[in-house]
Amino acid sequence: MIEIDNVVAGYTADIDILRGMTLAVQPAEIVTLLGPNGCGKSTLLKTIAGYLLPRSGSVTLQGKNVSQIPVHQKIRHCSLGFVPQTENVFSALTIRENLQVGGHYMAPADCRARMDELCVLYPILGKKFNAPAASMSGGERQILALARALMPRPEILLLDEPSAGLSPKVLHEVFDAIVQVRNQERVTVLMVEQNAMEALRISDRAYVLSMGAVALTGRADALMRDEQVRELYLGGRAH
Ligand SMILES: Nc1ncnc2c1ncn2[C@@H]1O[C@H](COP(=O)(O)OP(=O)(O)OP(=O)(O)O)[C@@H](O)[C@H]1O
Repeated sequence: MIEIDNVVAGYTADIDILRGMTLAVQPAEIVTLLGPNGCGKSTLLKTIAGYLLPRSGSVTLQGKNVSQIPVHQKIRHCSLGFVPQTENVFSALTIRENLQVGGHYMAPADCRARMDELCVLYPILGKKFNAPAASMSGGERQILALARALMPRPEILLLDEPSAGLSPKVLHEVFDAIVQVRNQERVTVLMVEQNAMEALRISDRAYVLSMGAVALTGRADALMRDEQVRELYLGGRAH
């Protein structure tokens, strides 16, 4: 579970990007963050992950206040996986080696067993196991990035625009991969997405952010049906 309570954070001392952010994600939910460019979606993920530490307020993961724990410790000790928007696979390394990077802290036998599990969950990884990641398509790379973050069996997964740069067909494959791991491993997922309608289709709930705070929230199906929400935040009418 993720609980964000009244978080204020920013990159420089004089400017707050998050201005009293409060939200929660229940176990095994998929929740999407929406909102205009620059409203603080990625900054919120970075603050939860610990790249940025809040000036005030609290970040609680699985019931533990981890507000001041930096990213390298969070990934290792707080059951957290993070897939950043860019540079999320090592092109020159093979699929196996990318997964091993994700399993860096695991015992070798456990790391091997987890790679086998993920190759069953996502067969494309097994098919290309010893090929360089550079040989993968955009969608396949995104699935590899997801799998790498899943190596240590995190209970919480943060995804920054998993569909960025993907065609609509491939986008569905990546979203299916996210739903699959939530269903099979009960992972709690918080993601930022520009493809709002598509993201809402696989989400339980969403938060719309504006200027570093929550502007509105609701169940994904209700937000998709709401005429005003569609006009203001989701790029117009449903199709
Ligand atoms: N590393 C950084 N240093 C300083 N300011 C930053 C940094 N990263 C982001 N910002 C600023 O923080 C604000 C929020 O950026 P953020 O990336 O969180 O927005 P976003 O809602 O994810 O936007 P987008 O939809 O465009 O990705 C912006 O004004 C941005 O310029």
